[in-house]
Order: sequence, then structure tokens, then C-alpha cells
Amino acid sequence: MHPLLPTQQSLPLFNVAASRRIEARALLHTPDLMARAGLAVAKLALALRRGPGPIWIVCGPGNNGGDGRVAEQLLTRHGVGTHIAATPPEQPALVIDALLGLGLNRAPSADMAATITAMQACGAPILAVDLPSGLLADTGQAAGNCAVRADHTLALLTLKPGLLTGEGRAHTGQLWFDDLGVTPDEPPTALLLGPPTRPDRRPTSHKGSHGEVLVVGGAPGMQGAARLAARAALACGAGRVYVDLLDLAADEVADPVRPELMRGRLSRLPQAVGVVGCGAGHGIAHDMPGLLHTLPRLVIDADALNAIAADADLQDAVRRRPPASTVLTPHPLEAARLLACDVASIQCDRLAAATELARQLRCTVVLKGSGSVVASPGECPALSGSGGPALATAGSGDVLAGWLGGLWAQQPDAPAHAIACQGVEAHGRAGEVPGVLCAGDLIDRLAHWP
Ligand SMILES: NC(=O)C1=CN([C@@H]2O[C@H](COP(=O)(O)OP(=O)(O)OC[C@H]3O[C@@H](n4cnc5c(N)ncnc54)[C@H](O)[C@@H]3O)[C@@H](O)[C@H]2O)[C@@H](O)CC1
Repeated sequence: MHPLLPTQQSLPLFNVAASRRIEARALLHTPDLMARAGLAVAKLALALRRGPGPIWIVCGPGNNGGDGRVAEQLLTRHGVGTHIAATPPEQPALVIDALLGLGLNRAPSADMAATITAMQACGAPILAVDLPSGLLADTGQAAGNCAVRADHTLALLTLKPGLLTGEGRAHTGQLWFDDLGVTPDEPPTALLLGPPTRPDRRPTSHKGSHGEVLVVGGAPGMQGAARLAARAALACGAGRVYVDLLDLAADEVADPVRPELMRGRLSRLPQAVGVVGCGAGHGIAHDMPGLLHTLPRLVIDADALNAIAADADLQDAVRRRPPASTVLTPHPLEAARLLACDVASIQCDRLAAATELARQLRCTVVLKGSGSVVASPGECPALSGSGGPALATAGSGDVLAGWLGGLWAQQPDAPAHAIACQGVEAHGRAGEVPGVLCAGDLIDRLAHWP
């Protein structure tokens, strides 16, 4: 068994309802699912335990607890000390959290909350069975703000989206997966993104083969955002990258650090991929009708999103664009403005929020944050399992927008959804470093990825 992330391929995700259906059908021909689950848990527990102490197994009232009890029998048979109880033994070598899994349907009771606190405090690593107890499988939210923070989670039968988005990654720890020998017999409710790909560069290609990007943004004092987006598009391989910095004097260069970047205007570049909004301030609202009407492919970020949120005519203009020609890249607050709700409403179900926004504005939506979501009309939503806190820095969103623009310039026939999936996963994987990654360094890592 291997840790699941980073994945070598795209993987299907199933919400609670789909997992239940798959389980019910599988049980008809594979009645020993719980035995298989318990065996998988016991094997992983043996590999993860630290020290000679007993393995503390915390079993709940349902089948999640059943998995824990099967694991306990197998470990005991193997000569390993175990302790099944709600309170810890002396110096446990590992905790197996089999309190609550897929059946979680309310905030943990006071007794369960006390057990969760004890698991957390006992000092041993925690292996969660299927889901960290208290974590909602569909959304990655902690029911009642009380959920186990596991060091490892072994997902069983299906992978659930809540392990990967919202608060999920903070509770799951290292993710493992055992399908228990069952092949899902229905379509996934979401996809976990696989390794990103880079556009091919033919030996005979020249800069004209790799498209044009026009970055529009960078109001006074915020020009760095537009320049970061432009540098990212350039590093991605776009043939020519232009910046239209709002209010820049006519004789100033586009970017003193990157002489490859050129000044440009919409009127001269009607076929470019537009990357609009980075550091743009309120002034971008004035340019939005022309940009939305003219450019065949658009990545819309930051202040351009706020302009759209504030103007019903701009929302209509987004809806009227050709299918698969527009990507919006909101963070949760921008998404909340676009959906006229608050951030908590977005975060409590990120997959649903991104899907609803994509439906309302008929475009592709990248909802940023831990477990970025890519949603488009008619497409199965995708989740990224990559990225981390190193990306929580100023400018990393600008880099994403520019990178998407660079990818699209080189693949003009690709639909918005495919570009968004490629770009989000590349951005996330390049951002997996300890500590903090400045946006400029992120561009370097992306450029040399993989
Ligand atoms: N049926 C099978 O053969 C298999 C079951 N599996 C395991 O079974 C789990 C699902 O089992 P269940 O459907 O029994 O669900 P759970 O074991 O997650 O829990 C259901 C029970 O917990 C109670 N409960 C829910 N929320 C509670 C709360 N906040 N406080 C106190 N009690 C609460 C419910 O009333 C119910 O009694 C999966 O997560 C997985 O671990 C898998 O191993 C696959 C095979």
C-alpha cells in the first residue's frame, strides 16, 4: 500500500450517497467487505505503530467501529497488544480511530467529543478508518467543529471528496486508500486531478506557434500583480506576452525585470488570451465590457471578479460568451460576492458552491483554497489534492491566472475546463514545499516542472 498523494492518475471520488449505493451492490457478491476493511486497517496499523505499547482502538456504534473490531481481532491474533475502550492505555503505540465514518449525521455527542480530545492528547499517531471521526465525507467540514486530526487516514471502498477539500486536508494527514477489491459501478461524483501535463513544443515551432497573452490589470501601486501574471504566462511558454498596465506612462517598459514582456492593448490584440483583473482595482470595471465582448478566451481574476459581482450587465456578458471560453478564478471571498452570500456558505460545501457559480455564469470556475475545485457546466467537477500552506502568499493567485493564460495560448482548441484542470494541478504541485513560497519563486518552480 502506498500513500495516495501525489496521485499518478486521475481518480474517481464518490459522495456519501454514491458510496452507499456502491457498497450495497458490492455486498451482494462480496459479503466479506468488513473483513477486508479490517485486514487493511490492521496491516497499515502494523506499519505505522511507534514503539512497543498497545494499539488503542476506539470503536463507534456503526460499521466504522466494526472495521476497528475486525482489525483488533487480527492484531491480537498477530500477537500485538491492543486496547479497545473510550479511554487510552499507557503509552499507546498508535490510535485507530474507528469512532465514526460515513454514517456521521450530526455533531459528535459530548461523550464522543471527549473521546476525540483524548485521542488527540494521548501523544500517539492517529490512524483514522475511512474518515477522521467528525469529518463530513461530502464537504470536508467538521460537524459541530469537532473532528479528529489524524496523522493518517485509510479511505475504504471509495475515496470521498471531503478528504480533500475544505478542512479535509487538515484532518486527514497522510491519505491511504484500499478499494477492498471493488470496482465502482457508477460514474464518480467528482474527480481527483492526476499529474498535470505541459503542452508539446514541436522541434520546428517558433514563438508564433505558441500564442499570445494579454494581461490587463496593475493599477497604480498594484502593478506587481499584473507583472507576476505576465511572467507566469511567459514561463509557461506563451509565444508573446503583453501587459496593459492601467495608468502606466506611455514610455515606461512593461516590466524592467523581464524585457521579454511587451506593452499591448486590446485593440491591437483581439485574438490573444486575456488574463484580466490582477491588481486592477476598481478601474477594470470600465474595460470589462470590451474585454468580455472581444477576447476569444478569458481568464478572469481578482478585481475583475469583483466588478462582475457588482454589475448584472457584466454577469449577462459573461453568460453570453461562447461555451468553454471563460475561466473565473475566485478565492472564497470573491466567490461569495459572485454568489451574493458569505464566505462560510461557500466553504461549507465548496464543490456545490463552485458548481452553482459555474451553472449561474455558464463558465468554468476555479474555486481556490485548500482542495481547489474546478467546475464547469456539463463536466464532472474536479478536485486538486495538491498544494499547501506554502502557497498562502501574496501573488500566488496572480501566478495561477497567468499560468492558465499561458497554457491556453499554446492550446487554443482546448476547452476552459481542461485548461483549468491542468493549471490548477501544476500550480498546486509546484507549490508543495516546506515553509513559504514567494510568488516569483513559484514561477521558477512551475517553469521547471515536472
Ligand atoms: N458495510 C460494510 O461492510 C462496510 C462498511 N465500511 C465501514 O462502515 C462505515 C459506515 O458505517 P455506518 O453506516 O454504520 O456508519 P458509522 O459507523 O460511521 O456510524 C453510524 C452510527 O453512528 C451514529 N452516529 C452518527 N453520527 C453520530 C454522532 N455525531 N454522534 C454519535 N453517534 C453518531 C449513527 O446513529 C449510527 O449508529 C464506513 O465509514 C466504513 O468504515 C467499509 O469498511 C466498507 C465495508
